[in-house]
Amino acid sequence: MTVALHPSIDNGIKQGSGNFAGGTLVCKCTDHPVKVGIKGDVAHNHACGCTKCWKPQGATFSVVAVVPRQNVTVLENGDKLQIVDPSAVIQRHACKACGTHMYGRIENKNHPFYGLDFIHPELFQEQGSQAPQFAAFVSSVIESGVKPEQMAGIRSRLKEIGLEPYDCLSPALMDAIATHVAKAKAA
Ligand SMILES: N[C@@H](CCC(=O)N[C@@H](CSCO)C(=O)NCC(=O)O)C(=O)O
Ligand SMILES: [Zn+2]
Ligand SMILES: [Zn+2]
Repeated sequence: MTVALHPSIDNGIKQGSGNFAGGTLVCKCTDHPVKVGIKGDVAHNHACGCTKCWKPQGATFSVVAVVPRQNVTVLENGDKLQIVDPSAVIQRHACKACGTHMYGRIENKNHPFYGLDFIHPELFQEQGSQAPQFAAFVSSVIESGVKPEQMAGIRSRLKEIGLEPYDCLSPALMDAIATHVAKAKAA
């Protein structure tokens, strides 16, 4: 049986158009859905196995990407949003009614990723945003109940669809974090 990762990648990765101009993220509510406008394309899109990122029902991974925070605007029904965990590094603004995370914001100005918001591209009502590039926090799926003996199959399936599995972030993002830390120490 094929391992189920996430509905948007289980049938293979759909490449982005390369010129996605942005769009609207819509929550799962049929009545008064929350709508969030995003300017431009997303970056560093990835499957994330961590316990904190929002996943649709039944998914093992989330699919999450970043956009500059100034490119994110709540358009409709923002009164339905609440912060899931105010103490988390990424403050995830979720719909109170359906639970969908609409954007995650870093308020700590010293964080390496300050200025970037985390969003879930599957919520775009438009097609064509950047495809997932890698898989992050893969071992963390065990914290959500996956059995260690299932991990070989999960990593093999991720590779099969073209997502290199990492147990933290990708080397490029880990290098960016380390560079930020090194500069902060030197200052
Ligand atoms: N094993 C933990 C890992 C959680 C974690 O560190 N997640 C990362 C990546 S989320 C998007 O890629 C992170 O930066 N978290 C900060 C936060 O969530 O506030 C687990 O699975 O919970
Ligand atoms: Zn909702
Ligand atoms: Zn995550």
